[in-house]
Amino acid sequence: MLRSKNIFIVEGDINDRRILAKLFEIVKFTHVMHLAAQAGVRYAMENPNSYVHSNIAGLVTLLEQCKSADPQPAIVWASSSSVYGLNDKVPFSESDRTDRPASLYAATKKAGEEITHTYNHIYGLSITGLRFFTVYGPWGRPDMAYFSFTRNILQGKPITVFRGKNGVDLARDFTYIDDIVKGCVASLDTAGKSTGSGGKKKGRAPYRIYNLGNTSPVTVPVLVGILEKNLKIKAKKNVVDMPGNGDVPFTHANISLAQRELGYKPTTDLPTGLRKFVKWYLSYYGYNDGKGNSVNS
Ligand SMILES: NC(=O)c1ccc[n+]([C@@H]2O[C@H](COP(=O)([O-])OP(=O)(O)OC[C@H]3O[C@@H](n4cnc5c(N)ncnc54)[C@H](O)[C@@H]3O)[C@@H](O)[C@H]2O)c1
Ligand SMILES: O=C(O)[C@H]1O[C@H](OP(=O)(O)OP(=O)(O)OC[C@H]2O[C@@H](n3ccc(=O)[nH]c3=O)[C@H](O)[C@@H]2O)[C@H](O)[C@@H](O)[C@H]1O
Repeated sequence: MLRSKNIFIVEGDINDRRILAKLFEIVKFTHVMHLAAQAGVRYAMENPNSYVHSNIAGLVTLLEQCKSADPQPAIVWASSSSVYGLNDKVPFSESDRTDRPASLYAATKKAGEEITHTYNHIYGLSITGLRFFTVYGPWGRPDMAYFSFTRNILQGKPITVFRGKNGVDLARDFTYIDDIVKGCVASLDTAGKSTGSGGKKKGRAPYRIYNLGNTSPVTVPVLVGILEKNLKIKAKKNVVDMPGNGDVPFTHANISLAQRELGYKPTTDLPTGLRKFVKWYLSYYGYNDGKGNSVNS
């Protein structure tokens, strides 16, 4: 079905130079949208090397391939709101400090921003880094809070809600997937060309960084309340102090740069987006009938 739409899937590790070389030999890519990464803030404490493998070594392998391709593609890639780390100036703007990461995940994304800058500077690659803010929606990541909370609430299992310093609720600028996709497509459409390196260099290639957020942070307890309403089930909540696991107290995007240069304008608020997510979840996984049985709806 995908093939009839000219979509081809090749599975492999971005560290595999042979696969990348073969792909670039077959197709003259004009644009590369690079989303592959080891994601997740807290898992970095369990498996740090997987972050170095995918987010640093894998990124460099991909850039090496792109730099020597003819034509050189423009690259749009996923950085992360986590690069703002301990920044407490709100809302977070692209010009704010990003040199105080709170997790290894954030540090590898920040490293990615520096590494892509080098490839832009030396090899004239057109680079756009997108700082996504806590993306949610259908087909999302099962390890993320909104997703695992939904699963646990439906199964009658407790959920753990982290609480910040002095009992302050944690908050995130949750951003719906369709809005993120529009920001990605707009970034590809406006990427500008790579310009090559050395004697072949034809002027400076663009190097851009944009926040893609929702500009409207919501606390985690409010997120839980919206899920409870949609699922019509009261959650069993364990509220605990935020462990020192890489989490930051809040995120809040200033999106005026993306608005101006990409025409980015998020249109889905959290209640609407979570309603769509829960509808998808129930149709995909079915629901629990209260006797421990999963029923497909
Ligand atoms: N979901 C969010 O809230 C969020 C927020 C900020 C940034 N991001 C970034 O957006 C991108 C997509 O995130 P997602 O939430 O869809 O995560 P995801 O885990 O669903 O998708 C990442 C994909 O990359 C693949 N991958 C990992 N290492 C690889 C490697 N070495 N070679 C090939 N493939 C590899 C994984 O198998 C996975 O399919 C990631 O770069 C992530 O860091 C996500
Ligand atoms: O924007 C990003 O750059 C990042 O977004 C996402 O990270 P986070 O914002 O941490 O999302 P997520 O895990 O859903 O936790 C949401 C909230 O629930 C709290 N949380 C979490 C788990 C839990 O059991 N309890 C809890 O209270 C938790 O403390 C937090 O306050 C991506 O996963 C990550 O890949 C990265 O790219």
